[in-house]
Amino acid sequence: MTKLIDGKQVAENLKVQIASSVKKLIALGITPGIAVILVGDDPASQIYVRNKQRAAEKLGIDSEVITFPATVSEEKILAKINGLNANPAIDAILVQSPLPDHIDEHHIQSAIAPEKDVDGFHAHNVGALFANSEGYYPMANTPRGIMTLLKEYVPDLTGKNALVIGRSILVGRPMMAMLNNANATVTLAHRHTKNLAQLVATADVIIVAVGKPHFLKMSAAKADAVVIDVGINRLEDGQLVGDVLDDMPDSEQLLTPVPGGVGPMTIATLMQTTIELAQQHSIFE
Ligand SMILES: Nc1nc2c(c(=O)[nH]1)N[C@@H](CN(C=O)c1ccc(C(=O)N[C@@H](CCC(=O)O)C(=O)O)cc1)CN2
Repeated sequence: MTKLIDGKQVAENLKVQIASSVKKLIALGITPGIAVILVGDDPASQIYVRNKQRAAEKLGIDSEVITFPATVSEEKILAKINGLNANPAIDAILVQSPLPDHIDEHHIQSAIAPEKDVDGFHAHNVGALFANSEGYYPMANTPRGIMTLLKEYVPDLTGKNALVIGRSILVGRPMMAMLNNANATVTLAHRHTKNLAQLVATADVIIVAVGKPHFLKMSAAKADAVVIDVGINRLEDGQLVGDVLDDMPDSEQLLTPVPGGVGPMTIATLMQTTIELAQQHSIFE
């Protein structure tokens, strides 16, 4: 098998550091708190939210899950967010994506106070990321978790050719900015990209976030490529597969597995961002 990048282990190491930071905060009388809003009954979202709550509990972070039926009005969600914005016990607010079609996701994300925007989706925080601003601001947790993973395996990204496939707000766009801020030469590919095979063949690092099972074959990438698979696709037989097919046994390439790669890093990084927001609030209280 291609060498696997152990996201589970890196996430566990990160959680040990987070637990120690939480202890220090609690000793100062500060208990970090996260509120997660879940709308509707999407089974995958329910699992992810439960996993977030469990991770928070284990680390000593207070968590509150607010559930709404799929038919809820935008106004009701906005009213809840306003309440959480004003609640000093809550450091971090997250609205689980995707939302039902009648809810404007951008409208909802924009209502979260930028200093409690644990997903880093608010335009204020997106702008800071794209400007590579100094000072603290929260960033999207999946790409940030990928940056933490990459640090373990590619400590210096300077001048590396990085290819990001998929331009979602959740992954592709912030990933492009983070890699750019780390001095990689970044290409953002999407459904209209014409020369994808050529871009894949020359990339040192490839991030695949398209949501299509086995979209990319490892044999299409360089012999020493590092490939990050963000896809989580459940096949009809129940099998969970990523966006990447590992058809290169014995190669020197590196690949994140699915499950056990990017997913655990997303949750651990969410906890990391939560305690950073609590630290920020304690400084500026
Ligand atoms: N508001 C947000 N919504 C969503 C985000 C997000 O970052 N913010 N990301 C995804 C879902 N997600 C977290 O919310 C997430 C997805 C997957 C995993 C994970 O640990 N996956 C496991 C496999 C789990 C399984 O069996 O299904 C793995 O890859 O090992 C964690 C978090 C969309 N929504």
